[in-house]
Amino acid sequence: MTLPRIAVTMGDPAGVGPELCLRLLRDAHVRSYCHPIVYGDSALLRRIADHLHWPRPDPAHVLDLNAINTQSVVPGRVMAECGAAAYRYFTQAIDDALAGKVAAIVTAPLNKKSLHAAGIPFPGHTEILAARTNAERSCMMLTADAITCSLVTAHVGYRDVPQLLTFERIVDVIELTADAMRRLRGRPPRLLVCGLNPHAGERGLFGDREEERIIVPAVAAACAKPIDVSGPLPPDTAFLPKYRKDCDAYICMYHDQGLIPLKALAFEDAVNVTLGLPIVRTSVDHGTAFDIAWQGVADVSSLLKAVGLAAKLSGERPV
Ligand SMILES: NC(=O)C1=CN([C@@H]2O[C@H](COP(=O)(O)OP(=O)(O)OC[C@H]3O[C@@H](n4cnc5c(N)ncnc54)[C@H](O)[C@@H]3O)[C@@H](O)[C@H]2O)C=CC1
Ligand SMILES: NCC(=O)COP(=O)(O)O
Repeated sequence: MTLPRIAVTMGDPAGVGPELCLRLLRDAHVRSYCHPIVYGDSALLRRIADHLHWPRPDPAHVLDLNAINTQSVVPGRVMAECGAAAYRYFTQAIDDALAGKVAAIVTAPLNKKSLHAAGIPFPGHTEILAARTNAERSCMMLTADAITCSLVTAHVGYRDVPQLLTFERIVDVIELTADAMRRLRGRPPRLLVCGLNPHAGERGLFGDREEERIIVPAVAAACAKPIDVSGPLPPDTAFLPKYRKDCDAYICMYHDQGLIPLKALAFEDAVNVTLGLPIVRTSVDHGTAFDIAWQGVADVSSLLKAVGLAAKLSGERPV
């Protein structure tokens, strides 16, 4: 039987991505259902394997893009060369996925400061994907058994959030999330939408009536589709256990509104999925963890979950 090929991008060479890829390649369960291929630098993987006294990776599972001078990499350091290399691994993987050469992409973390230092005009993977695949609409969703959150806005400063909240964008994120969760759960999902302001604005007492003007009409439009969605809920109580137990996914207005509860509840297990693309892309939920890079102590759970979900979403593994 031919196993599906899954591109696993190595992420920032100075972060925990390379050692997590080394761990992943040694995982017998992963290799039982897919053929992972690390898009990265062979010499760097060998350098870290030797440093940690781990086995070197099987060349059959590495696509050597030779994007960086391995000896120049300092673990835990922001380096433009590392940002450029991480971008190179990722764009090659996107192009290969669009060409049907791999069934899905899974990304190890890149460092946004290094990416920026390299002059790449995107904050992160999600925005690169949307541009390179010409996706009309897409969004970031992080999912775990305990909690799932989709983000209406993501890598922007707080002061920009209110202007970015539109009726259309909120309806899009609700629809993309409902489609994804229907697929994952095998039934129509229940979604909850968070308000933007404290106490969901308390009828205009806080904020600029974003709830009444934008969020309430968007929820009503999504209900009419019909999607089982309600809100906006006051964000401070939306994540109480009594709401979580009946909620398949939350629609959150900004990055930390969703990612604080998600990481508090499920840091080891959560997977980042980009919805709305013509290709499947999943990722770890964590960053480059420069404080522990190349020490061999980084937890590989999120990467293993990300590969499992990518295989599932690409139809190569039963849901
Ligand atoms: N998918 C991606 O490419 C992501 C990239 N990032 C980027 O990563 C960089 C660093 O971000 P931070 O905010 O410092 O978050 P971080 O997730 O890298 O680190 C936060 C804390 O979690 C710990 N940690 C992270 N991953 C771990 C793992 N696998 N095992 C054990 N402990 C782990 C770190 O040691 C640190 O104490 C930033 O440039 C950020 O933008 C952040 C999130 C996702
Ligand atoms: N906090 C999530 C995150 O930063 C992931 O971003 P991306 O690189 O997957 O777009």
